[in-house]
This record gives sequence, structure tokens and C-alpha cells, in this order.
Amino acid sequence: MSDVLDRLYEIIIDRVNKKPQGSYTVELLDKGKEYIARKVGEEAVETIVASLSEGRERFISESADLIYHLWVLMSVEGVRPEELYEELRRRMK
Ligand SMILES: N=c1c2ncn([C@@H]3O[C@H](COP(=O)(O)OP(=O)(O)OP(=O)(O)O)[C@@H](O)[C@H]3O)c2ncn1[C@@H]1O[C@H](COP(=O)(O)O)[C@@H](O)[C@H]1O
Repeated sequence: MSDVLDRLYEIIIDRVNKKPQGSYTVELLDKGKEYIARKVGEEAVETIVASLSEGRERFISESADLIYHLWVLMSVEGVRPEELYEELRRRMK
């Protein structure tokens, strides 16, 4: 799990550094933090709707969209996945 999330973050950072054409991540980054933060909210709502009325497959798909957009926002915040894992570890009972 964290392996996939770590790789996703590294790809996002690569897009930040190289800004290749046709990259959706670069498109998001160009639109700025406020836009990306709003996208996280939008994807969260889509995840809720999927959970309540659209079935398991849509829930998985929307959850993945949510995590991807959250990861892009984390890159803007300069927060690495390890810091998030650490916070989750700290809460473990
Ligand atoms: N995991 C994802 C991922 N999940 C979702 N999305 C995109 O997120 C968008 C979400 O769809 P929406 O309908 O909400 O948004 P939209 O209508 O396309 O865009 P808006 O106009 O609403 O902003 C879609 O365009 C998806 O393609 C993703 N785009 C990229 N990745 C990962 O990011 C990496 C880099 O991608 P690029 O930056 O495109 O090279 C890829 O290798 C993937 O691993």
C-alpha cells in the first residue's frame, strides 16, 4: 500500500520538476493551491456520493481520485508521505 503511494508521490514530484506537456498534474499545479484544495473537496464529495448510492466500483475509483488529488496538494504543501505515515503511526493504539 505505502509502496504504491510512495511511487505516486515520486511521480508527482517528477512532474513538478520536469513539467512535461500533457501532464494532468502539471495542469493542476499551474492552476494553484486554491484550485487543488477545492479539487480535494470535490473528490471527497464524489467519494461520499459513490459510497451512498453508486456502488463498490465507483467508490474505489472515487477514493483513488481523492487520494491522488490529496497527494498533489501534499506536494504543494511540501509534506512527504512519510510524515503522514508517521502521524498515523503516532495515533496507533
Ligand atoms: N492517479 C492519478 C489520477 N487519478 C485521477 N486523475 C485525473 O484526475 C481527473 C479527475 O477527474 P475530474 O472529472 O474530477 O476532473 P476533470 O474534469 O478531468 O478536470 P477539472 O477540469 O474538473 O479539473 C481525471 O482527469 C483523471 O485522469 C489522475 N491523474 C494522474 N494520476 C497519477 O499521476 C501520474 C502523473 O500523471 P500525469 O501528470 O497526467 O502525467 C500518473 O502516472 C498517475 O499515476
